[in-house]
Amino acid sequence: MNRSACLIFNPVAGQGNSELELEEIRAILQPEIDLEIYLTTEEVDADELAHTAVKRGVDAVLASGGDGTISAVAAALINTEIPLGIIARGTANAFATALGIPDTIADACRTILQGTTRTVDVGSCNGQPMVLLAGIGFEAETIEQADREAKNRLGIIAYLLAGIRELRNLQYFDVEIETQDKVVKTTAAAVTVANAAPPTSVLAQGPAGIIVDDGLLDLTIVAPASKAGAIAATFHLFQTASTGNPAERDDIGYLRANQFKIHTDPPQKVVLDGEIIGTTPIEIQCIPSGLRVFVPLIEENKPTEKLAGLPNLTVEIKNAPESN
Ligand SMILES: Nc1ncnc2c1ncn2[C@@H]1O[C@H](COP(=O)(O)OP(=O)(O)OP(=O)(O)O)[C@@H](O)[C@H]1O
Repeated sequence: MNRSACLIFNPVAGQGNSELELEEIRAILQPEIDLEIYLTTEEVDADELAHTAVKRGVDAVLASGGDGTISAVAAALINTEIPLGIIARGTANAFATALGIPDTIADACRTILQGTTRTVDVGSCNGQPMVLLAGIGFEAETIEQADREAKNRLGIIAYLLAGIRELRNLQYFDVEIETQDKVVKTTAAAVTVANAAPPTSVLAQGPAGIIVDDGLLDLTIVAPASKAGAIAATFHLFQTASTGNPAERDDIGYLRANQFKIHTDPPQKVVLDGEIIGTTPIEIQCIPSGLRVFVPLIEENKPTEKLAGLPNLTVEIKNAPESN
């Protein structure tokens, strides 16, 4: 008997032709999976469809859309043991990138067909599910400024442009961060708490690598003294993400804990998994191993050597073992 799954598909996500994209998904999955397909509408969102699927009892739920759709479906699956399949078709595809899930439709479908799953942490922010991260300050303002129309026209550049616009009027705030064993007070322009974050979520990149199944959350504080400092700090965080070395600048701090209580003065907007949810204060807890996700079978092996292409290259193998 075939496996069965419920596919929740947002027909207006991303910049592609959604009819063709749905056709492609069907062509790959339907021969092997009994697929029930539900399209999100303006009235019936991914959250409602996913909760209905969980109540009905399904073997797996597949989410196809932008991060909004995928986070909403993931949230409904927390602590259910029902695995989540991700077919990312959005602008940023932060969730797929953070978990190393391919972002082409064909490879994402193959990942689901292979059937390997991994358990990852999730979070809870003021009682709402958090899959990726919560941003206070700069990040929230940037999301608010990257509107739908601009995202359609420009894709991920819309976020970068909004970020650059935001840098012009950098706002500072006093922040108090409480963990189980300490209280940290400082002045900041951005505070980000991440459960998982792709390298493009620059403001989350204080520590070198955010581990999605360690039972802990990573908090990054960015406190540049000037606009030039903000650009330098952002660039440094970008490097942190790409080199795997933790941030070293004085205007960047980071700490790891299983829960945070954060107060700011004045209150700041909070963005949770890409949506503005209100203002500070916030309380965030990690929910260890709260979500099961289909992931690629083999971790990508990074090559340890690359010589091909060098000019006048010769390679001599020394001390070859003698054959008897
Ligand atoms: N059929 C529909 N018509 C109009 N809006 C819809 C429909 N289905 C879902 N939506 C809206 O789409 C939004 C979620 O979009 P999603 O995050 O999946 O894609 P996206 O915005 O293209 O992705 P990204 O955030 O990466 O840009 C929700 O606000 C939801 O209300």
